[in-house]
Amino acid sequence: MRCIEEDICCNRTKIFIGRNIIEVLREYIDGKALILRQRVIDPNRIVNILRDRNIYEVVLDGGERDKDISNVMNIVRILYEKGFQRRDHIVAVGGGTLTDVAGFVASIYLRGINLVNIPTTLLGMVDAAIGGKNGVNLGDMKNALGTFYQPSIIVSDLEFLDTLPDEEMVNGMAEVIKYAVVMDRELYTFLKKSYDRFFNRDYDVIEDIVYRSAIDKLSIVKQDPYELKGIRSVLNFGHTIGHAIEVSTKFSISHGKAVAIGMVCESMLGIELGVSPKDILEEVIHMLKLYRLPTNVKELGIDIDRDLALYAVTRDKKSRGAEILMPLPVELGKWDLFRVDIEFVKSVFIKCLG
Ligand SMILES: NC(=O)c1ccc[n+]([C@@H]2O[C@H](COP(=O)([O-])OP(=O)(O)OC[C@H]3O[C@@H](n4cnc5c(N)ncnc54)[C@H](O)[C@@H]3O)[C@@H](O)[C@H]2O)c1
Ligand SMILES: O=C(O)C(=O)C[C@@H](O)[C@H](O)[C@H](O)COP(=O)(O)O
Ligand SMILES: [Zn+2]
Repeated sequence: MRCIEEDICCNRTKIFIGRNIIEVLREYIDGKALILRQRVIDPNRIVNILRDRNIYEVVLDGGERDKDISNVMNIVRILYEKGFQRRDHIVAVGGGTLTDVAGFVASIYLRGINLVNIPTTLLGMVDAAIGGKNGVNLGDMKNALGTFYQPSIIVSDLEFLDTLPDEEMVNGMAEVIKYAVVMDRELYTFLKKSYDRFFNRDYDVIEDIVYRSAIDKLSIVKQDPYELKGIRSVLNFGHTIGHAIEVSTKFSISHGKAVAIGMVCESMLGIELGVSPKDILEEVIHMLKLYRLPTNVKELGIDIDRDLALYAVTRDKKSRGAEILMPLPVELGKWDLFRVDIEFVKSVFIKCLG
């Protein structure tokens, strides 16, 4: 088992990564625990470990539709009815949609109750469960409501991935490729030679991917936990256009696939702006293809509401007046933040939509 410890603001976060490591939970949870899990997850693995604690359970369906304020309010009410105090725990067991809801609840209930994340998707392990950003959607605006609130413990038990379909494994790889392209050239090289072993579910490779991603994400979050310094923005590479694709397809395209295409379009944008090298587009497309991710909208085989997509770009959280802050690769594994005219972003997006 690998363990990473990091101080983020005033909190210590511990991440455990390995196979069949869920037992570590026992040491960190006392008092009451609300287990918030996705329906596909067998509750017994967690319940057995916490059986002598005072536990309650809430189940969400899984998927983007769960990221709704009504779920947040239902869970808050249950916490209140059951008399949860600040020292008690929310134990979030599921993918990124669930940890986003759980993080938001944990941050607002009594202005902060202990949060333990147990990601069960690859995307959760490499990105969503780490770093304390959470959010739910508001109509057409992705992650419109949310806070920054750090989990104290994250247990990435790779055994959960045994039941995760390849398609969801691939979704997680979009965020891993994001780290590789904008901040970690070594990871890019590693991914280039590891795709066969990844698809054969070689857990040494998968553990390395989870570990390297966690290190990359923490290295950014600890410098800029509240996304105020223009550093954390790097984690948004591919997301301005990615979120626009999610919204304009009514969330029928997964976050991973939308971000994959977002990275292609935003790489094109960097090249057109003259800040990204010409070969970056090839590198991004090559890697996405190796990991069976889409590289253009046509591959999705679904209609995009273009007006809504373009409108979503203007509502991005990184918009500043008529400009938008965009992290773009300046060489493979390196990035910088640019202020880009929103009309220019839209024009490249239209071209990229084809
Ligand atoms: N807060 C952050 O920093 C951050 C980072 C990246 C993504 N996100 C968010 O994460 C969400 C995407 O997360 P996701 O891709 O994990 O989606 P998800 O949580 O919807 O999970 C995808 C599907 O896998 C199922 N599933 C979960 N674990 C499983 C398992 N072990 N075996 C079989 N099936 C399983 C779920 O029920 C669901 O149907 C998006 O809403 C995105 O905005 C947040
Ligand atoms: O942790 C972050 O910071 C990220 O931006 C990670 C992203 O992968 C994630 O999708 C995040 O939820 C994006 O949210 P946004 O509301 O900042 O766009
Ligand atoms: Zn993301």
